[in-house]
Amino acid sequence: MTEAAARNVSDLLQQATQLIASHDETASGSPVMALARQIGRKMASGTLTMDAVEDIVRLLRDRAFAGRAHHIATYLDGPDEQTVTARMRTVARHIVQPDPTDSPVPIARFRAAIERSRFAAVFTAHPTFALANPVYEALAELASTNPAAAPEHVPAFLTHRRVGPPTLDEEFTLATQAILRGRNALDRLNTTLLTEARIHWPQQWSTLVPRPIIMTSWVGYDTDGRTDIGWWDTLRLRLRMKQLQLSRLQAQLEPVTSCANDLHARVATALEAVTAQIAACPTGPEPEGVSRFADVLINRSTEALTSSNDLRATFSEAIDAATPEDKMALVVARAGFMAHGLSAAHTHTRLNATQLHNIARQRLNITDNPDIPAQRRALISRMNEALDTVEPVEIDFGSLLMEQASAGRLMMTVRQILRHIDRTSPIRFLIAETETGYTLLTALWLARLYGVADMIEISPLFETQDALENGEQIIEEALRSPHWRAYLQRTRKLSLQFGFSDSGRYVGQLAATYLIERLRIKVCDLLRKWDLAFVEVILFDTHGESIGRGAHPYRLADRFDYLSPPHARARYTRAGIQLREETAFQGGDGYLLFGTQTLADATVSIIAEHAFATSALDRDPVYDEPDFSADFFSTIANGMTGLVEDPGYAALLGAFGPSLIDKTGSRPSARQSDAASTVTRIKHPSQLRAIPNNAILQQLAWCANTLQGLGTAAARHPETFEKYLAESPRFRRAMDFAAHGLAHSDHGVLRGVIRLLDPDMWLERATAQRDAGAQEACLTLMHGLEQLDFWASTQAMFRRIQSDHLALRRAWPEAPRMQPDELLLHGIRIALIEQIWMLSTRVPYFSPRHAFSRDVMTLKVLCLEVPAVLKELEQIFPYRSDGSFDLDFHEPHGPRQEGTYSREYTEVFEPMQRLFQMVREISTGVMHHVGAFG
Ligand SMILES: C=C(OP(=O)(O)O)C(=O)O
Repeated sequence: MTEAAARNVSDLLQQATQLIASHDETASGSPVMALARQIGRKMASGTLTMDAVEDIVRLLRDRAFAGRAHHIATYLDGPDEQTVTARMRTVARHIVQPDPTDSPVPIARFRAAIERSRFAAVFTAHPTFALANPVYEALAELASTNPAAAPEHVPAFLTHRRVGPPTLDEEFTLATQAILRGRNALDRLNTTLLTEARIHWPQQWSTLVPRPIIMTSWVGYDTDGRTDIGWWDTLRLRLRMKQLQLSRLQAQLEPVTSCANDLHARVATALEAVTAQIAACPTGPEPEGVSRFADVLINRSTEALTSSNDLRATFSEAIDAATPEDKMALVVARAGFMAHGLSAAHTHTRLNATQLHNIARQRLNITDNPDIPAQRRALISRMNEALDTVEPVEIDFGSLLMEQASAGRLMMTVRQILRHIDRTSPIRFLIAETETGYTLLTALWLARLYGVADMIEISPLFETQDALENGEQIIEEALRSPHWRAYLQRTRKLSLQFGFSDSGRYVGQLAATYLIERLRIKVCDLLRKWDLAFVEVILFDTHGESIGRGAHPYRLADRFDYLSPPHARARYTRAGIQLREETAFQGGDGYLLFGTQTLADATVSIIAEHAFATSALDRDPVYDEPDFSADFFSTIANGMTGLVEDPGYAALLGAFGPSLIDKTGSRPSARQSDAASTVTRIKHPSQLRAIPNNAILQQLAWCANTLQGLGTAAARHPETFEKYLAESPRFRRAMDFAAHGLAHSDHGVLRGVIRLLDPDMWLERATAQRDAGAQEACLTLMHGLEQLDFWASTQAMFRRIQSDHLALRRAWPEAPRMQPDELLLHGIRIALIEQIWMLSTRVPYFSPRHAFSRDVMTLKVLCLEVPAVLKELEQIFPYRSDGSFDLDFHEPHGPRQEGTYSREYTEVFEPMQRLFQMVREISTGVMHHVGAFG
């Protein structure tokens, strides 16, 4: 950081602070616009060089990075060794002796408490791999030092961006690194539990097999909305999970010297066989390769082990014969192994409801549309008939090769895993966008067809507004089927999933969690009504790390209580229904909480505290006035659904928002289906997936899906709002979302963005210009924006947002505001965007090439599709030949006009490229402030 840059930053920050304090809303549209204009003028006049702006951006980004490291540490209540040890010990002691004034519980009760999985941490590859891997590592390392404030010095990186999006294999590597740290942390927790047990039951403790918390993975198994994961990928990655589990076990057993039987040898043999199976894995549907793979997979399956039970007796024998020093190591190793089966983590597969509907149409000729409620009853009765008669069929890999339906392929893949890789670990079968019980019955029919119904956990994912509002009807539709009830009775489990990202973006994040809580309680009532209270309920929340995707912003402990309010948990306890909670750690951002061993230990210790907390029926006042809550949250939902349908909202999301963010994962940013085409222009938010949708909002400085409707809701009940803010923990946790949302939203920035899209503003600028060239440039941009036609709808949408926001500020005057550092990043970015646009008008005349004309170029630049535009321009204006023109053309070698366009390169194309890179670098800074991507 040069001295000049430091001076520049402090000058600009001072200006930012003054402008913000002045509240001069008339200044060029907003204070931030005025700031952007000043920066733009300085850049145009050369008083602020590109180098200097780059330095400023890096400095601001690094300050945000330092703040984020501090935030992660506070999020985990200070990840230090002593605190974590003490927390784990307190949990263990509390289980042994819930009442400190009473004697310890009998071992049977202790066993029941710890041998049941109460909580699963689910690692998904949701595309939030927004930062370069070394940057994530540095962030985790810094947070692990438990800094008391934002550190002054941070590692210097030229960029925080990734070189490119991760591949599925890279995501798998990152996920498994996090999972293995999680597994180590679980071993530490189990050691603490067992150590405590040893004190009280010295003869029996070694018979305990704790598994209160488990790790689970989606990576390689989630095929919802993507067509690029082949069944061979799923099997290969599943085998790698088995390999990781066995190598982990081998490493745990290595120091154990008193092991008298063949435990070591069996693990080594299994590992060798699995390694051979992985080596034989096909890379595509090529029959000969698949046949060779089938040979190794099937004929070496006994050596490779097909169930954790294969080692149960060997383990017990080894533990009984072990020396006291080795006993603990063996009992802990067995616990982790038995809890996870033949995989480093459990397996969650996922597909979309429509894929199941397709296979029912193909195989059973059920052609009615499940989306039409009036047709559902008939559909369900057809499916019940199919279930009456379905007989399991045997399949082989040839069947898998021939299968055309994606749901059929997935269920067959599940069957092959259960047959040849791990027979005893159940597999979750998640169904995205479930809106009817018919979908659940179809999944059951397919599972029975392939003989796996008792080993899979069919789970609807409630994420659409319809599903959240009618979730209990969806479940009841299925419960009316004797087949579904029999399935629950046999498996003794009901698995449900709630998607926070999607539901939050449609009805608003705060309303979504309210609806989800209501649904959880209704499910409890439903099970009692249908005499199924003996069934364990698995509630899985797929929220992401940020407020936009449902994670509480301030503390991990609050995150769990927010997702799973103590009140709802207590309802289950009172009904005698066992609950297992599961929660997502998504993509790059989510893995941060497992980014070092220190962080993973702290995370697991907080999970343990939550998983064993006893929850009494809450005296939270918010539950005393259900009418207020219902009205408050439904007002938010109305506000948000209105915004989602507002054409200006789609226009805002689609204008240049997608260009502000890098592609952050291997999953496409729009849902793909077998037949889908790619979206070019966004007409409705549903054309985007939730994560890019939310990420764009954050980059545009308006966390709409957390805030919209809240002002109107608060204005309807100003006194109650104030009272609950002060007195209700449940309400306060919800408002923490709003507080964080407001701290990273600024109506001036949003207005600035909308002003940029307004042709009128460019006309005003053209009018004010003395220079004819500059005037022409402004008019070109004006015409382009007229053609894009974002302006009228975005302005109307802004009025909708701002009136709600003003109401919120009136009801909650002390709510936070965006701070100068972050504002400055936005101000600089607006200036940079203007510079890019203006530069583009200096591209010399060119004749259209394919579909790329001058007009098309302007429109693309206005949408900030700069990399694509520069690629075209490089073809049109070649800078240097590739050497192929140096061939002998049978005449004396003539001049090649190389470097003809060097001026365009140095004055237009390269600066555009640099400016665009800064635009995206700023996005990493904004992400650090928000604390997540999307
Ligand atoms: C499950 C969710 O994410 P997605 O469907 O985008 O994977 C969700 O909405 O939380």
